[in-house]
Amino acid sequence: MTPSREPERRARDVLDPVHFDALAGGAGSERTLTGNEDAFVRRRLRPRVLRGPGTPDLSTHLPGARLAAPVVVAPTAFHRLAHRAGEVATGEGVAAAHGLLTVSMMATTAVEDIAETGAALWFQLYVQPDRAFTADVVARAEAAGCRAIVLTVDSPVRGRHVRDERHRFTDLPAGLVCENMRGRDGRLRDLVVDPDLGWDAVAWLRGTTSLPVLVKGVLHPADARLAVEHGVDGVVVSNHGGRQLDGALATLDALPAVVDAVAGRVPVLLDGGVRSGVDALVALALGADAVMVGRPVLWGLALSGADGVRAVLDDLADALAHAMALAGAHRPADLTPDLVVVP
Ligand SMILES: Cc1cc2nc3c(=O)[nH]c(=O)nc-3n(C[C@H](O)[C@H](O)[C@H](O)COP(=O)(O)O)c2cc1C
Ligand SMILES: CC(C)CC(=O)C(=O)O
Repeated sequence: MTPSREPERRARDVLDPVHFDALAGGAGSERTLTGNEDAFVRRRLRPRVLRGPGTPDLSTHLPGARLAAPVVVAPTAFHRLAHRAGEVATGEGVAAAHGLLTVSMMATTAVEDIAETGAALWFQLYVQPDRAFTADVVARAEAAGCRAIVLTVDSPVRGRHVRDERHRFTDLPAGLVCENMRGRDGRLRDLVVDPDLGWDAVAWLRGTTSLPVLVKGVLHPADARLAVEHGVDGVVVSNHGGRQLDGALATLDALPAVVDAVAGRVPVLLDGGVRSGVDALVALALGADAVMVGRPVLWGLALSGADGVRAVLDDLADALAHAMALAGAHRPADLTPDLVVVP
């Protein structure tokens, strides 16, 4: 097991095996899940020398947020499966690390309560066929202080999570509910992933909120181009951590074509398989403006609550700064594709 798998192994030891699998698992044969990490392992760095890199400056500007490092917490559902304090602990850890947390629409804590932690927030949205309800959710997120909406576009249907099927895991344990799915009437809605969703959803969302809108789950450069044409404020290259289309390209392999298509018009983020500072450096060098991390944050949360989340984010930023210095880069903008090779 590589060192980067160690937090996952330790989280497995402390979690109910069914809940661990619900968080760790991917779709189908999990080839995309493992492919995301493998794509980083295949890359090698070709550092520059004698550039006087100085102390790295990782500061990064993203829609609605100025960050000390180009690392964002990806939206992941169900944090109370990982730790009893759930998303509140995550928010506290993110706030302590001066990071940015993307709250999942399927969080097990209300967005208003997560906002109380003082963490900078984005809000992830699945547009529901009930547009009035969806607009209410967006309004709640905006009122709670979220600084952007991250529209997930890779889920016209749900991925088949084989580990959940094996465990017959279909419902959250008693007492855990997705509080952001509660309407004004107090009634909880089930999530609908909408197979009819099209690009008009972006225009609709734009008409509902003044917040920046990013789309998450783009792999094809033609979709990246369409996203920019539809006025989005950012594109997240993602295959949902290998939980949707099994067999989808590793995000790192998809990144360069998306970066070319976007051509600097809006920020491009990448998630999937980022496990170390070197991984983050590779993604930035291949054109990402920031990376998102999903499971590593869940493992930090499972092991040590808010402190664990903070440690994951601080360690990643420190390791990225260290790797940048060794590669001869002062700022993320100094990281260019020529630094990365597949030997
Ligand atoms: C347990 C779990 C729950 C997730 N829930 C959501 C979600 O609610 N909305 C969403 O857009 N993506 C969700 N994702 C995908 C993540 O946002 C992200 O794309 C992925 O985890 C990144 O890969 P990584 O875990 O390898 O870092 C989830 C991923 C996991 C592992
Ligand atoms: C409830 C799910 C749709 C949340 C999700 O996106 C996931 O588990 O990957």
